[in-house]
Amino acid sequence: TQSTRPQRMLAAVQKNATRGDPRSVVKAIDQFCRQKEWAMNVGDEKGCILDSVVSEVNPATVLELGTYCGYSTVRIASLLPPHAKLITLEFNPDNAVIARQVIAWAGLEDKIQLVEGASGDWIPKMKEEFGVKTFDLVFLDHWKDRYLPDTKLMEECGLLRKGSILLADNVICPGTPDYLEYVRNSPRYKSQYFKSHLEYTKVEDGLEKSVFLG
Ligand SMILES: O=C(NC/C=C/[C@H]1OC[C@H](O)[C@@H]1O)c1cc([N+](=O)[O-])cc(O)c1O
Ligand SMILES: [Mg+2]
Repeated sequence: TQSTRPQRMLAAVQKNATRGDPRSVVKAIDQFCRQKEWAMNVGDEKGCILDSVVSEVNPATVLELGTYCGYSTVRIASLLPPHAKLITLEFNPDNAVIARQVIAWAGLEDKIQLVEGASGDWIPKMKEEFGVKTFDLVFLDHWKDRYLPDTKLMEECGLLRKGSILLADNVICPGTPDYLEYVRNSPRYKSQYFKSHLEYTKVEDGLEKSVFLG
C-alpha cells in the first residue's frame, strides 16, 4: 500500500538523523523537503527566526498549535531550559502518530506533551488537565482560520499573562488576515512582523510576533 508523505518524512529522519540529536532531526527533515518532497514544516529560514525568539523568551511553558510531523516541536524543545514544558496540539491522528516518532527519535519525549484533538476543545481545559497557569510562548501554526478565535479563547481562559509572546507562522502565505488585523490594532498587543519566505520556496511569508500587554 502507498505510503504517505509524513511516513516518508519519518523514514528520512530514521535513515539520516542521529537518535537523540534534535538538530540532526531538523536537518534531515529540511533536507528531505528541499531534495525530495515539499512539506508544510516552518522550515529552515523561518526556523532561524523561531530559534531567535525562543532563545530570547527562554520560556518555561510553551504551547504549539499544529504539530503536523513535529519539526517545529523538536526545533523549539531543543532550545528549552531544563524542566521547561512544551504542549503541542494536533488534530489529525495520522500526523500525531508520525510526530510522536519524530519526537522520540530526537529524544525529547520528556519535554514535550503531544495532545490529540481540536484546539478549541483543549484550550479551555489546559489548566485543569495539564496544571498550566499561563504560557510564556505560543507558536500558532495550525488551521489559519483558527488563529484568531483561539487567541481570543486563550485570553478568555486566562492562559496569557503580561509579556506572553504569540508567534504566528504563515501570516502572509497562506495568510491569516483577520488575526493580523487583530494583533496589529488591538491595544492589548504590541506586534512585529519578521519578513521571510514560505518554507523551501521564494514566495514571501513571515512570522508575526505579538506581546500580550495584559
Ligand atoms: O495549513 C497549514 N498548516 C495547518 C496545519 C494544520 C494541522 O492541523 C490539521 C492538520 O492535521 C495539520 O497537521 C500550512 C499550509 C502551508 N501552505 O503553504 O499551504 C504552509 C504552512 O506553513 C502551513 O502551516
Ligand atoms: Mg506553517
